[in-house]
Amino acid sequence: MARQIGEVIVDLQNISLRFGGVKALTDISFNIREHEIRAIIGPNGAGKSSMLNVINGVYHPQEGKIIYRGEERRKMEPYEAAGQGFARTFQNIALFKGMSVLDNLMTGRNLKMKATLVEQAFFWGRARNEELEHRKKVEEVIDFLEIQHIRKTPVGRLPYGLQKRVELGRALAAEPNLLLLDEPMAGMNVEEKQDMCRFILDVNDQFGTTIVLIEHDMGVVMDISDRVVVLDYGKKIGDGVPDEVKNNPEVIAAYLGTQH
Ligand SMILES: Nc1ncnc2c1ncn2[C@@H]1O[C@H](COP(=O)(O)OP(=O)(O)OP(=O)(O)O)[C@@H](O)[C@H]1O
Repeated sequence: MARQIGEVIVDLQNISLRFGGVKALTDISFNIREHEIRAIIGPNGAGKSSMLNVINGVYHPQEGKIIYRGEERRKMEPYEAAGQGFARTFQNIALFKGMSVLDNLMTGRNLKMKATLVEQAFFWGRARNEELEHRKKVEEVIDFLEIQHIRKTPVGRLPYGLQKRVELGRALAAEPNLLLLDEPMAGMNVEEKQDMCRFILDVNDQFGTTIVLIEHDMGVVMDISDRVVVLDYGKKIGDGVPDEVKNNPEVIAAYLGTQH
């Protein structure tokens, strides 16, 4: 079935964020539609990671409104974002390097665990059933990402490209409806990038997950995104489908024409 882009789920209105005297974001408005792949691009220091952190509730903007599914969102903490079905990956991989792939993926299920600590410690009734259910879900993610062969390997021993895939896996284990990816392909070779692109497209296609991604590789961004928002020095300078953005003179001058 063809993927249908739905209604606006997150509407960012006139967002401004400052760190002391540094204006990280100035008066930025854009929206995210259900089931789309939405890219945020821009030169170094443009404010892209800050924007993800605003969406995720890590940073609280001084000005502006965030409308989530039609309602203004009050101040939200990151753990609440996870509870609402938001998951993210980081620019620098944030996994437990000494733990196996499987155990890292299980940490993605933490918020979904209902058994009490005592029940978990003694592996009693509810804890046991829960554990089996979480395992099943994690095994599905392992199959989906084709990482069966490394399920018992400590993450720190894996090549970089696979660690990035495991990080995506941990986010997927939480069954997110909004997935925020901070440079999912940074530092990868061409083959690893192709694999990652395929997984991102498959997640979007098969689970209908809405995806917001920051990515520096222009070829990748233009290929896989439905819409692209462009930031420069904390301001929005472009927003639209890839072809519109590619031909926007301000974007060409600020970003596409320069090396990053
Ligand atoms: N926690 C913070 N404290 C102070 N300044 C910050 C903080 N986070 C970001 N900034 C500043 O805000 C601006 C935007 O940074 P941000 O990391 O969002 O940009 P970016 O587009 O993600 O950059 P990059 O591509 O290099 O990761 C920069 O000037 C940065 O130094």
